[in-house]
Amino acid sequence: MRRPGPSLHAADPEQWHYGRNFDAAKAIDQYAGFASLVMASGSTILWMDDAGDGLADAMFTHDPSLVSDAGAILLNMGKALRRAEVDAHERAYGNARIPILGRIVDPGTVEGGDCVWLDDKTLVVGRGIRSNEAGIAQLRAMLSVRGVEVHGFDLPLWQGETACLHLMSVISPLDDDLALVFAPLLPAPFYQLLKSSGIALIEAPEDEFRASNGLSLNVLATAPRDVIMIGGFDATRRAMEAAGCRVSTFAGDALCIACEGGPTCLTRPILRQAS
Ligand SMILES: NC(=O)NCCC[C@H](N)C(=O)O
Repeated sequence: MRRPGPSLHAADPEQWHYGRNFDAAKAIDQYAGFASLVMASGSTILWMDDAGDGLADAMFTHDPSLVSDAGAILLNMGKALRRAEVDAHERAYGNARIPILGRIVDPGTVEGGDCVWLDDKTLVVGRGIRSNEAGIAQLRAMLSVRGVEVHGFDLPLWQGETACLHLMSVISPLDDDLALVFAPLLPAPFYQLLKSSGIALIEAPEDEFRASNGLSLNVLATAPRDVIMIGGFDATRRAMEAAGCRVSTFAGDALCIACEGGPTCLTRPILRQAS
């Protein structure tokens, strides 16, 4: 995880496509609330520093890399302003002695927010503005020799090419057999794959999804059915509780809704331990 600091303070909201509620000081405060929930979950956190490199989006550590059983994969960002984040991830993995399996290179682009592990042998990637076919083909070449099937599914354009729509904007896995989805924006073949894989789907209430710019659905599972979401979206919360989830919330209007990324985007999971 990377705690936001001077780079977020220096961010020009127009350049970064941050919304009306953007307020760096408030976002940094809200991040502390989020981080304390992740710490309370018992997760071990590897911290990266914002020492003023100007990379305001780098707090969204989900995106510049991906982790597989064979090592970390350094990705190649589709959003030009975020390209330099990948080298910082490479250094972080090196410091933690985590092996690196490979790197996505031009003309291929893949962002972590477009990648969803359905199980340990199936990776689904959303093909859209941020991740392209060349990048997905590179991922497939890296992973197929390790017995992993990589599926690429087209994403809709939704709010246009300057906005952030990842595959993880329309699905949050909550457990091996449970996910929260916004079905109207899911690639139809992905919806069918989820159903045929026996994954139960909770439909995110549409009014909250739209009011939150999609962030009501961005829910981080720190353990099976143990989840963290942005506060204020009670119908979504109740739908997850009805499916047996324990839900914690934090205030995220300035941090998440304004900067277009929620709790899943603010973390890059490295290792999940079997309970
Ligand atoms: N995985 C995610 O959906 N990440 C959110 C990234 C938000 C960031 N402002 C971006 O546009 O890339």
